[in-house]
Amino acid sequence: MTDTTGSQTTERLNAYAESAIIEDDAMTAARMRGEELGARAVSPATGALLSLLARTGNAEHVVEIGTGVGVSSLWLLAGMPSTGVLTTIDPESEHHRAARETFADAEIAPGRTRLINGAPTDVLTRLADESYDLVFVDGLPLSYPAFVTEAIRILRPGGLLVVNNASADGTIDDRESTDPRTLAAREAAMIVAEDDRFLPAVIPVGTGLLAAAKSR
Ligand SMILES: C[S@@+](CC[C@H](N)C(=O)[O-])C[C@H]1O[C@@H](n2cnc3c(N)ncnc32)[C@H](O)[C@@H]1O
Repeated sequence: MTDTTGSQTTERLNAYAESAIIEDDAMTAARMRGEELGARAVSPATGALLSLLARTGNAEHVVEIGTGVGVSSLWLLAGMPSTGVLTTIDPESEHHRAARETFADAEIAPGRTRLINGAPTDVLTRLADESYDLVFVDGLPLSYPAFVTEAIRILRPGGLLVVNNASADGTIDDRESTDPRTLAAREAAMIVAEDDRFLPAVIPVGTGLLAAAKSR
């Protein structure tokens, strides 16, 4: 009998979770585009979970910070109702153009996406209070505290905050780390933890998702 340790089991479970998800041609092409441009996309299992969260929350109005080339956008759109609109923000014009190509490939109706090419910290301040069902944060880790603060403001009661790379590439629990990205991810998690309106959970998928539901 093989002696399977806890960490081997976790590793195999993670590999299974990723391999169990089949992405369509538009997603596969977008993922390749992202690799060429250096925009790391969410893992397939993370994408599938984003869809599930959007579907179960009937998320009609969604904001994404960090479009990249649009892989996570496609997953979010797949879970949203057909009337839903995704507002997605990225400061890089090249990524913005690639994301447009991704949405055209996937035959996403133009009215379903609002692509904003701008600095997320500026754009977010222009979005209305308590108006969005789901906010997905996946931009520059150093800005996570600022993004999470704005996301909390724009989420409607009962809405869902989802933060990607919650593990800060596996460094979040390293108390010795002085990497500013680790400290920023930890600060973002603290902002959520200290807000009584939120019910948070860390989900070990991909590089980790911090999900937190706002009270109604
Ligand atoms: C990890 S990629 C996003 C991947 C995308 N969510 C996906 O899964 O397909 C991060 C994106 O954040 C964008 N970005 C760069 N600087 C940023 C900033 N200051 N604030 C927010 N996003 C930024 C990059 O242009 C890049 O497209």
